[in-house]
Amino acid sequence: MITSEQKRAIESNAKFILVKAGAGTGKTEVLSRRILRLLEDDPQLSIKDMAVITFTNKATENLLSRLKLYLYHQWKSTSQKETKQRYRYELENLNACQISTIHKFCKSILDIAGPIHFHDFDYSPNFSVTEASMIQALEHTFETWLTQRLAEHMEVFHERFMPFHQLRKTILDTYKMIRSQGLAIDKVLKLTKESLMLETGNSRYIKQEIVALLELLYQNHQEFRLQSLDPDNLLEYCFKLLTRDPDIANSIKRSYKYIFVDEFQDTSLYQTGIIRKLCDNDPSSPKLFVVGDSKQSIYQFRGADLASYESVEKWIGNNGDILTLSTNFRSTGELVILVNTLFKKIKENYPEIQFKPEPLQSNHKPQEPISLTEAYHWILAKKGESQPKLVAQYIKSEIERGASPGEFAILFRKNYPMIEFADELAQLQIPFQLIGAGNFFNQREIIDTYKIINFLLQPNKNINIEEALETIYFNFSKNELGRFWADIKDSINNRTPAQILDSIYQLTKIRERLIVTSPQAAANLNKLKELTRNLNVKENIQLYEYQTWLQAMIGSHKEEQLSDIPTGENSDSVTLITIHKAKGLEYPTVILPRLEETLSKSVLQPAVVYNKATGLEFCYTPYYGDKTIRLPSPNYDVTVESYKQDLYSEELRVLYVALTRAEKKIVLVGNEHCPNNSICFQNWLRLI
Ligand SMILES: Nc1ncnc2c1ncn2[C@@H]1O[C@H](COP(=O)(O)OP(=O)(O)OP(=O)(O)O)[C@@H](O)[C@H]1O
Repeated sequence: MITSEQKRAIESNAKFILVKAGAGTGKTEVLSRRILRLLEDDPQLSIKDMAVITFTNKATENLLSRLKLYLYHQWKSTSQKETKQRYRYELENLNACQISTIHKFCKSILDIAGPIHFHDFDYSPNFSVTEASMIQALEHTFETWLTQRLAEHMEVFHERFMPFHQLRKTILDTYKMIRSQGLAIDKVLKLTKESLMLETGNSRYIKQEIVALLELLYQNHQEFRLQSLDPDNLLEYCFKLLTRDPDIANSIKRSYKYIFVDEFQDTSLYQTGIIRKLCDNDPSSPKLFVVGDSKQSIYQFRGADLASYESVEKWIGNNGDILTLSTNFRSTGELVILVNTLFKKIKENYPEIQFKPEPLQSNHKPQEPISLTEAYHWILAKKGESQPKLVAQYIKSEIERGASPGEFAILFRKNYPMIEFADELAQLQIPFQLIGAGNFFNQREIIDTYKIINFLLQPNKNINIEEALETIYFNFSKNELGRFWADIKDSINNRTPAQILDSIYQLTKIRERLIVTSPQAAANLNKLKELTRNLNVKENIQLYEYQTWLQAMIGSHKEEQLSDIPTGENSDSVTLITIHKAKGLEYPTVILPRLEETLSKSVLQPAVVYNKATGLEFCYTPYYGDKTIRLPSPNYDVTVESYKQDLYSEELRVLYVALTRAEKKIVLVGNEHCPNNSICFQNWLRLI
């Protein structure tokens, strides 16, 4: 039964509408029903007249399946021939309609505009979207900068603190941070240059080097990205295109009657800019419907900007309708009480962390007398016990008691531990699906393959032999390595990197061995071969160039998804997914492992941070040697203090998203030995 609040959101005819409401209150539900209501009211309207922007591909799938279901229901329940035919068309149209992430939406606009040339960027629909150009630009930047320094006998001040590979990482992280926050890099550098004039000594020299390297990287990136873009470019270019070319902006405005945005709390500066360009007071512009929950904004690290969200809220407040929904339909009454109580207590115990708890009301009455014991369960690992094993055993025992695997989702803070949990499930023969696990290039099998390539290029170097022996390929067997070398050495020079990979796999029978112990690793090796083949199709590369590419990909910590592994026909499987990707989704039982983990020092205190008034600020400790020595620039400490508070606020929002994904039960997994004073999910959850 639709509530009166939901009905209002579905039926309002205001031109601009924002629905702001807590978790599980039906925002996505209302959004999909509104689409259907509009189609019902206007027989001339088609789903093709609408653009719906979702946050992830998974959310797109989710929305599409809801719409499919509704349209199918409409088609089935009507006997009127014309109406029936119309819904059939609409069902077919779903395959080609504009329901996608903001990145795909922007790409479609850029593609319509065709090849684009502006003074500061070029775009062609043929460009591929990858991060490779940034890595290439970084390599080139360091090569030219260092060569020039050496030629001019100039000291590199950073060398006093860190080796070059670390400097490369610091510069890349800083460059990405500036871009993901939608900041204009030239403005950031100008501000930094102005403020460093007032500084003296090491701090000034270091900042000068940071600025010089970033300036060069920016220039090189402009040149290198002619053939390939990275995802952030799509939003930036689209915004610039709509701002500079009114004809295109008008034609896009005319192509949609309605624009919908789900999960609007994670909007970025560019996304807000694009929406505002398309939906304005011009009578021909599309009507806008956005839904969001500021407590679920969890993408600050990638440029989500709550201030932008608030500015849109204010604008809609002045020009349209702001509506709220208060009833949670997702979770049991007990779970809703648990979430409300927890966040109230966290607020009382940690007043310094910004988080506005707004209690949810449940649609389901808890049983009297209220007992929360059914709603949550702790699993605490003793010293030496493994959390992946305990979780797999817990799921197995629940399945033995009648539960089905599909009821469980394990939600992770980070990608990397997923594999360990998946392997334990595989050991107990529990079916599972890994969703969007990233960090492909940092998996052991990929790094080990890189070591084998190194060995093939320089087989006489001791370090290469030792590293090759340590890999999963040879497990310290000198005989095996010797035999392998004898078999492969004659064919290295006349084969492509993809063919060489194939020989490595075949001679070592690595995939056959891995398929038993880690199907994921075996699938990843296949994916590596696929990527290598594609690389070779574009450019004819030699093995040593391939080694440089692989090294750059490993060093870049690029978000590349692990290979999908076939899960078979059985869709009744445990889901392993990150909390970030689970946003908008729901599962009967949510398992949250590794709750004792704290934020690492490098996250809490990044080497370089941005201050709105002074530009870039840094703090270094020597890479080798005494870690207590610090060299902060003058405004680093104040900047990082407020940055830290922002991080903890975001952590609380992440926890809120995680807990509110559950329909019936939350399983909390931590360590028995978790220091009371550490700031981590486990200590926050102890307040339940
Ligand atoms: N009026 C209703 N009656 C019954 N179930 C409903 C109603 N409204 C929503 N639901 C169900 O409640 C669940 C949560 O809805 P939905 O996913 O739309 O919430 P949301 O506000 O988008 O959540 P979140 O922000 O946490 O992702 C879904 O299973 C949905 O089908």
